[in-house]
Amino acid sequence: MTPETLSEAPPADPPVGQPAHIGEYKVVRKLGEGATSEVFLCRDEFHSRDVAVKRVRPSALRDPVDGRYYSRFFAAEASLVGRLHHPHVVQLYDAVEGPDEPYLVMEYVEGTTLRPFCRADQLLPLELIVEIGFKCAMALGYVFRQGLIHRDIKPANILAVTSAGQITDVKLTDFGSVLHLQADTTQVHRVGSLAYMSPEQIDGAPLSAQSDMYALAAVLYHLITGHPPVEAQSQGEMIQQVLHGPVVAPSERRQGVSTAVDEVILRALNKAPADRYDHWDDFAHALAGLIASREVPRGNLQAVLDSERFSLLRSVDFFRHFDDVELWEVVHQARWQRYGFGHKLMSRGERGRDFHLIAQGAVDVLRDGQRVESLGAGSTVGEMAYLAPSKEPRLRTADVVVTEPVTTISFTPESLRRMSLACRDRFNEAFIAVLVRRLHAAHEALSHPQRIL
Ligand SMILES: Nc1ncnc2c1ncn2[C@@H]1O[C@H](COP(=O)(O)OP(=O)(O)OP(=O)(O)O)[C@@H](O)[C@H]1O
Repeated sequence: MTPETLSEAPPADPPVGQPAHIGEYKVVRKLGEGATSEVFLCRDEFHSRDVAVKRVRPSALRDPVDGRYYSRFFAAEASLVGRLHHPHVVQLYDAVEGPDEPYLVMEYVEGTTLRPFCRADQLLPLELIVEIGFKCAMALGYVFRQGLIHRDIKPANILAVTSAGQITDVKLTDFGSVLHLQADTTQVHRVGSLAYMSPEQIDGAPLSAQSDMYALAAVLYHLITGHPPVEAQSQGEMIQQVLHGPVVAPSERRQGVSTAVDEVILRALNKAPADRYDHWDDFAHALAGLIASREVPRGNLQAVLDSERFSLLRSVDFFRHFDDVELWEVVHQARWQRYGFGHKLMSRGERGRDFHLIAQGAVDVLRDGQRVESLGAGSTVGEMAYLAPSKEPRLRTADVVVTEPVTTISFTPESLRRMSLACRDRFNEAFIAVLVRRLHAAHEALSHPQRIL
């Protein structure tokens, strides 16, 4: 991370060569540059948000040899504007094709790329790398389901969101080399970076989900060990290495890496696509499994990792109909808490507006000291605050006491309102299912009173 990318104060006058505006966007400062383009932090006054604007250098477009490729890269990315909505994919807001300086407007990610963390002296903790792998695998699974292959997964194309110097999230970017599986009849060869490129991509053979999978595994390998999986002195030798060379197990290059980690990474790095994971979900779950089974040390990251939260929610019936993107929204919006045996989650007569979902463990619902219900994983408590909202916090009508250590996720009516409409629809559907079950149980209890004894 360069100090420049994290500096808050905008300069008084734009530095020489830095534009004051790009289109309608006011330039705050330059964020970085690639081979063909410059990226600026800009202000989108209309939407009151910061954006990153990537402007292709006119000289690149005029390049007599590669200029038409650069135009194609821009067009490829522009074709995705508004198409990809995933928390771990940088969102493309707009593409403006001016006569000489086309630019892309995208979500601004405060942080850095993963490139600095490939250096042997700046390696990240293992659990964070596996967590990054999990998020990227889920995101690339989403991209693949949209009929796309990224084709240029490399550390420089994964942005790390940082907060107080710590990586808190990751987002895939730079879809300039994207392949549309349904539409592209010809493939532009030689796109991608050799160190991370799959053998079939180097060979010009047909690509599949397994090609990006190889590239992601190569990135993870680099992050774990400080070396790409294959290295060579010349481009020709590099190609031979990618196609036929052996890969040293990560555990031989970094202390503390278990053979279980080796297995997952090396499987995704197999030369033949058929020997890698069959589906993105399989790769993602193998990575999450390393954390769940404590195959990677927890180090300093004591908090529950997002991948664990995601996997936990996936196992809860309440979220059965939520797709991955909606589930990530829940991971990020909910307040996660753990309580031990005997903790009073709610007290009768107390005022409260939030509702809880039991993700793990069990609670008893008590009225006048009498247990009226035992609730386990997937149950909701206090949801009337959301279903029948009022300005005043509601009075709780029962006590809720923990009987088996619980993980709860809770929401306020406001946090639910901040979610996308699609996500709120899913909540409403899930609540209807809960209410129907409760009505049915109440009906049964009324018709057969002895059953509740
Ligand atoms: N959405 C964004 N938010 C914040 N910073 C960004 C964003 N996109 C790019 N950057 C910064 O701008 C730099 C240049 O990005 P760009 O995608 O042009 O470069 P690259 O991938 O390194 O190069 P190339 O275009 O040669 O592949 C990045 O390294 C990153 O620091």
